Amino acid sequence: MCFQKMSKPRIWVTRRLSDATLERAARDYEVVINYEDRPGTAEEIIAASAAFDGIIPCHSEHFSAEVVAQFSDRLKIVANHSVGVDHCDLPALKSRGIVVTNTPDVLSDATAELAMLLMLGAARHAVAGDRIVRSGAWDSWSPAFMVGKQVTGARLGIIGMGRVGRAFAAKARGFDMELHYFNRSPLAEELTQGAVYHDTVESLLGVSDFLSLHCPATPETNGLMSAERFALMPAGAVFVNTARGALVDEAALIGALDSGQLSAAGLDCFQVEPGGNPAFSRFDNIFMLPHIGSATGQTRDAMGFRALDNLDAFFAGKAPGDQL
Ligand SMILES: NC(=O)C1=CN([C@@H]2O[C@H](COP(=O)(O)OP(=O)(O)OC[C@H]3O[C@@H](n4cnc5c(N)ncnc54)[C@H](O)[C@@H]3O)[C@@H](O)[C@H]2O)C=CC1
Ligand SMILES: O=CC(=O)O
Repeated sequence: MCFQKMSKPRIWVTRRLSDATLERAARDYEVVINYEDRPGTAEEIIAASAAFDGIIPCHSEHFSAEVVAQFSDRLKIVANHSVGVDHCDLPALKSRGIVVTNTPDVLSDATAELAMLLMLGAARHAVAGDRIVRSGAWDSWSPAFMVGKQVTGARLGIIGMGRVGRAFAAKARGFDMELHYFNRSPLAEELTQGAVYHDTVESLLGVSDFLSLHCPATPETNGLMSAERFALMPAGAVFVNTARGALVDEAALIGALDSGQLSAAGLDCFQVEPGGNPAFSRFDNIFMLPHIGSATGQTRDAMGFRALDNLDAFFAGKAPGDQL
């Protein structure tokens, strides 16, 4: 199918993407942009399937099987502005012949940077320290004050050695960390940054003074970090999650922090978003951010352009580079 000689395809941009992205979208397509910047509802997504040829959604719009079952025939492509696609029921979309794409690679460094921030910040009490200074409660100093866990030279476990996991491993090498990983399958040596492969999660956890999650949310990874698995980590380990909240049993995480099994956690993702888990707020040793792994200006432009590249290819009758 080639749309180029016809009128411009009609595209719905569900959120306020970067200015450069919106300018390019408006130049090349007939676009409707949600300047209100609130998540699209199921009703709006269903209505959009009749009114638009393509949608650029974020992970805040949910394309469940139930929603997709109510689609009209016009919609041809869902060009996600995210790498994770757990908000999309891929089989349901594909069974209607709808092409689905994502935005890999361009956000790996930004997300790995955020994982590094969370790891360092959790290990060194960044949140509690900031609060003490800011509130004026810093009235003494002692050698025993805010003693954290050293990152340099420590053992780091990575679950999911894909694009973000590898970018994180590369940054962790700069801290001379001893790298270990678990993945669905071992990687070619040149991709590992020298990390040691473990063929079970359990084996990896046993050596992970620090653990960082970088695998997608799938039925297989749902609840990956359970009470039993936290218990396998060295006492006082630090846990980092920039992947998805669904990977973590949050009650088990609370239990591991209460018992001291974990000394700290750094979280960018939560089971309930937006909002997070109110039960986490009593912990000074949880460093929390509101799902901003890829939120740098440079990366937002790159994600928007990657989504548009996928649309351009599709409407030119070619296979989009990031078709899933
Ligand atoms: N916090 C944020 O803002 C961001 C979060 N993410 C999350 O990070 C995830 C990873 O992104 P990429 O590295 O680009 O994806 P990727 O597809 O390159 O890497 C995922 C890796 O996980 C592995 N994997 C899949 N299932 C697994 C399992 N059951 N057990 C162990 N390993 C498994 C894959 O083999 C692959 O190596 C995304 O799916 C998304 O959920 C990504 C970007 C930003
Ligand atoms: O969470 C963000 C993504 O791109 O996936």
